Amino acid sequence: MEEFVNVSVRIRPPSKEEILNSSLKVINKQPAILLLVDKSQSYHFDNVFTYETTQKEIYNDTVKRLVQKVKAGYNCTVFAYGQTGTGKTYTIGTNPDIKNESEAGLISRALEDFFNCADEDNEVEITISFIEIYNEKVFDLLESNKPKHPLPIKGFTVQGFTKVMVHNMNEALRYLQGGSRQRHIGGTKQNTNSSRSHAIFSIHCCIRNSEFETVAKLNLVDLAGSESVRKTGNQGSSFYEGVNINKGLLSLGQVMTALSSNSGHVPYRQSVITTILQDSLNKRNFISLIACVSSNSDDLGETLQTLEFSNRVKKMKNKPEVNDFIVQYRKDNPTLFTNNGPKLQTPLKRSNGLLHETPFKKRRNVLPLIHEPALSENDSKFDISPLFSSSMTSVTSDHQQNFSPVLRKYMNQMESSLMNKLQDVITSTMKRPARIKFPKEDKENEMCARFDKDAMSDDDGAKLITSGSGSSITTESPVFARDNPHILNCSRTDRYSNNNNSLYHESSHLNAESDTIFKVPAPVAKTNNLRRKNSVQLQPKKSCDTQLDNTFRRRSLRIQMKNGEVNENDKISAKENISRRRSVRLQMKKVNSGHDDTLPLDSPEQQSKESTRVYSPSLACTCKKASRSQTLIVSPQDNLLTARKKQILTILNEGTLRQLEKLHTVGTKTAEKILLFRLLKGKFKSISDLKEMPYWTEKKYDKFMAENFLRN
Ligand SMILES: Nc1ncnc2c1ncn2[C@@H]1O[C@H](COP(=O)(O)OP(=O)(O)OP(=O)(O)O)[C@@H](O)[C@H]1O
Repeated sequence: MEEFVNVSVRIRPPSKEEILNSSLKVINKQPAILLLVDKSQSYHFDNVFTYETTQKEIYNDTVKRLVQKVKAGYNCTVFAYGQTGTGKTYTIGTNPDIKNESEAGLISRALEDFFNCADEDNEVEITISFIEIYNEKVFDLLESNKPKHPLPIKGFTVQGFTKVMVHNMNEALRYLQGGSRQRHIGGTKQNTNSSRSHAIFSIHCCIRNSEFETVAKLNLVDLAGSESVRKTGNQGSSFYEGVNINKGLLSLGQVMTALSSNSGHVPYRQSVITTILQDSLNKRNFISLIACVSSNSDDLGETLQTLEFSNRVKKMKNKPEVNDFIVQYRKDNPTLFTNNGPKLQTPLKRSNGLLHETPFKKRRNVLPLIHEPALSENDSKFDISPLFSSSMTSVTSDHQQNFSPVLRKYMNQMESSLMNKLQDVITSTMKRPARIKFPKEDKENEMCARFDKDAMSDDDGAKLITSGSGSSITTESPVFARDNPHILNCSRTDRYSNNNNSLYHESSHLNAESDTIFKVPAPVAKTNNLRRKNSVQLQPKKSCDTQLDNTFRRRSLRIQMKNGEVNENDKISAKENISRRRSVRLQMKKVNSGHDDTLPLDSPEQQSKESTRVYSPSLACTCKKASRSQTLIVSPQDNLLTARKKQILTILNEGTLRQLEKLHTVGTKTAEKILLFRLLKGKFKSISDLKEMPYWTEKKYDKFMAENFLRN
């Protein structure tokens, strides 16, 4: 079985005394078992390297296979961890003074392998970066300017460090050596050339050929050595450095513990090293740890601590993910990716010299640059099923969290760009009077449409208007109710129906040419249960006085309960306030209902006035957020069903994830699928295009049509 986390131990070359009095004993090589003699404790690792093991062998057993993984698109990280002076720098290869080629560390050997994979078919671009974390600050080791300023960190990303494109080994080694010389180094009792910082050398590799393109990176991390102040004898600034080094290593240990114990919270932010390695210290990467130890019995405490740390890392169960799922998809579907089709952009600019950029930001840019494929008419059967195939199980999972991070990023960016577009549309719509038009003569429209307040937005406000040859309705939520497709319900206003059961009666048009006066038939008696919050007040059953009295009684009771006794002044002011509010509402009601105070209640004129309801636009606009409403346009030649279909099509083509979710039978998973489908295939030409979506059965489509009232 492939190991995603590889842990090796390297024992520093011992002195003569150490050989005689070694605290470590390798009792088996394969599988590697290391015995801590004094403690009679054994540890199992993937490899144990003794002082006889050469640099090349270590590279072959640890990093060589990671280079292959990087080429395949996986991010990989190698750490050298251990006590000071145990050979971490030597192993990783950030030592600027190597004497011969056999001493070359992991970095130069990996670079060589990357360069070697360039051939006629594969174009390789190698970019390197080299940073160090000294006293919890990040410094750019490829920046030659002095004095150096610490680099800012935004989120989990270091900003503005140098990335250099290198074209051959010599060039790369020059940068490696130059950067290594710039590291903070100090002498301690244990190591005359002790690294006082954690160094991260990153090799970003982009491989491109006619079929695919992969972009991934290999981080090689030379951690500063854990040290005890007692042994190093550090004082002053060295002591302060030691404290920061140990702080970083301690938080690294905590992160590893959290990852190996599957803890919900991983404390990345506790130190700079764990913050900026957040994208490498997780379960989506291949990780290789080389624990450097000393076999000196004086160092037993540190060795034990290093072995315990390594043991924790060994428990991590990683599940690496390829950097770009599109890479695989593109490979599987070469015909779909024509020159006009989706194309991954390399994150590396083809320019010479230094690039100042943020690698992670750059990587983010890789994804949105997948353009919609230019579809010809013949391409209408665009098959995206591979995206949902078993090899991409994360895409099919229920919850977005289960998606690969790349896909999540991709979807979020897609959604936010759609949101921006939608906002523009909404803003421009707000400037025009929006409406739905219902043909006057169309008897099919002997139904009431209901604008569900839940759909699209929870804004208030809807108005009924007549315009020209038809009636118009403006609402922000033009979605039919589930319960009765034959009832038109204006969001949070009332339903209307004339005596002929016709929604709009010609005689009800006060001014057929006007957009400013709106008139609809009076409500039928069965509307009591339809009254909602914010609706225009209709026919209170009780007399106004009785209601006032009741309200006043309740209010006085509250006052009584509050104060223990009723204050007469409170009573009066409460009564005044209530009656004032009440009179405003009654006035509004009278205006709306066409009630005329000057006429007797039972007079024919009064009744005829009340048989129609007149809304002034100003009144309609007082509805909260009315100006933000959207429009469903029903042109004279359309019937309501056609308008509804057009509207749903618009939502399918332009709606955000949230808006799609609000369609009946569309949950998060389906909404995401629709978004992806739309992005890859292009806009829906008709609602029936939904049937082309993977796993959309005829039955599901029928249910969608029925529940969204798209059937006759
Ligand atoms: N396997 C090895 N073979 C030969 N020399 C070694 C080996 N390991 C370490 N050394 C030598 O030991 C010395 C200390 O090693 P190195 O600087 O790599 O330790 P370190 O763990 O990085 O220490 P620190 O954490 O203090 O930086 C160096 O001179 C290095 O050349």
